[in-house]
Amino acid sequence: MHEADMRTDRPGGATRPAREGAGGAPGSLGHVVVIGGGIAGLAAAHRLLAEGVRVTLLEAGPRLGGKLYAGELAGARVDLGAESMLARRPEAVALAEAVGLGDAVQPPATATAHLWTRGALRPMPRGHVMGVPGDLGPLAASGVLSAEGLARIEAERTLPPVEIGDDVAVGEYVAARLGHEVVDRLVEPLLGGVYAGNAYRISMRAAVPQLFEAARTHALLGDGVRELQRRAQAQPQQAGPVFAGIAGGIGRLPLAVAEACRSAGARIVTDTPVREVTRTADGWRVVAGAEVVEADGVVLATPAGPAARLLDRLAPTAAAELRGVEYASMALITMAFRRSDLPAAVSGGGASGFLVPPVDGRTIKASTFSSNKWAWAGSDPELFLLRTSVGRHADEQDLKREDGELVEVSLADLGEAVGLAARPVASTVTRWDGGLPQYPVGHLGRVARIRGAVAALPGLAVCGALYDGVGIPACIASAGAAADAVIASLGTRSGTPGTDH
Ligand SMILES: Cc1c2[nH]c(c1CCC(=O)O)Cc1[nH]c(c(CCC(=O)O)c1C)Cc1[nH]c(c(CCC(=O)O)c1C)Cc1[nH]c(c(C)c1CCC(=O)O)C2
Repeated sequence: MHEADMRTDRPGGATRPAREGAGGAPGSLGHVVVIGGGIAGLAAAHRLLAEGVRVTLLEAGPRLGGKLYAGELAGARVDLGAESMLARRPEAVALAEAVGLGDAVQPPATATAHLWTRGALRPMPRGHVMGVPGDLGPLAASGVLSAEGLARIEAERTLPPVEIGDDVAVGEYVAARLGHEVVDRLVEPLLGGVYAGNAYRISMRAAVPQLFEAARTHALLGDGVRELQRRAQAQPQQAGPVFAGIAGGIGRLPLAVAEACRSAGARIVTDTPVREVTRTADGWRVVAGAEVVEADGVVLATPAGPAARLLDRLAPTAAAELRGVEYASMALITMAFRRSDLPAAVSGGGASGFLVPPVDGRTIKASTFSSNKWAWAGSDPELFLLRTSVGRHADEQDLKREDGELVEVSLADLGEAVGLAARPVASTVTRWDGGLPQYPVGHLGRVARIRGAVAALPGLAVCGALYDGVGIPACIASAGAAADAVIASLGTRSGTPGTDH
């Protein structure tokens, strides 16, 4: 173990001993540097500490939390980044509970999403898998598709089956089977509401694996979707809502995880970009400005760009693959209104928000009515918070606009969509440049090659949104796996204390 690292006390407090974990005495397994202070890096640190590993976390920027960012507008708390997390997977809710936010976890007050398309706000039809319909009844009733679009879906029966191959773009395959309209008006906006990406590029296998499987095993895609729906219905009702929020903002989660990590003895520093990671005779050296930290392991929890730079010499194959990962940029325009100024279509409480098919040529791609969607954001009887989003992968022209202009185009679109005519009492624009990694066709192969190259470096592991899913639970799961891989390598090193349990 290295004692030569530059451990310093937490600001304003005495060093507390690391929590006694499954690994035995605090730090007995060794010392690991986590690079990146987004939710993945923080979750990795949390897991390492629980196992008795000593942790230093280095974040390049001034703020912890990455895409999870709690802010304030007109005196109200509001999320300026991710504002929801999947609750059907256990990882995010479990982490929130572990760091003392269990009581703050709450389901959406309304989850009734809409589509603004073909000149009207229409409720999202039920009975689809990521926009691919099994049942045409609700889709027809929603008015989202034209009569021709509906007829084209039914015409799949007349098409010969096609081989799906190793992977295919969701939009390409669905359009070939069911026509372009269902892709452009349903699949595209829904995928945009997850990846801010383009349906004609996104990998079906990586982004909608259940649909890929259904398509692979059925001559007709429609039959595959209906089979998926039958199976879902036959399963015992999964308890609880699909999504969850946190009172005060999802942005509280990374800050609470950081606090828990500090309490367990972690050293967490911001404004400290890592320049270099090198192997030493018996471990790792991490160089960040004046900081030189010796460690027994490293978890790399950064986006692809910084990860590629740090892996250039260590794992050139991984670095080259990482350089190929593309990101979508977007801006979130968050606005506070006087509730009484708003039309019932907004303040009536019935809608969580809406998505906008890019094919309709509007500027905004989505709007979330935060004060409807979350009880915690809707408790003020006078104030109403909502946001719009602008920009998606390879469609970033509108992001060149100034903040004030983004507010104006948002208001113009909201005026047409829901008859909103009020001016906001406050607004803020949050730019997420390179915010969301894209999962194009071949993504799974790329990730496998990165992981393969990294696996040749015991003690080093990677995690984050670019690998196994862009959602919060997926990031936490990848962090857990990275932490476990590093812990396993610490346990197998000869002469390492802590291998005897
Ligand atoms: C990363 C992510 C997002 N959204 C989601 C994830 C992954 C979560 C996970 O797997 O853990 C989850 C999501 N969001 C949406 C779906 C589809 C749901 C369905 O099948 O009906 C799913 C599965 C629609 C949506 N997604 C969104 C809406 C509009 C707001 C609303 O009505 O709630 C809908 C219907 C909003 C959204 N959500 C997201 C973006 C980029 C946007 C647009 C901009 C913004 O407002 O932030 C990101």
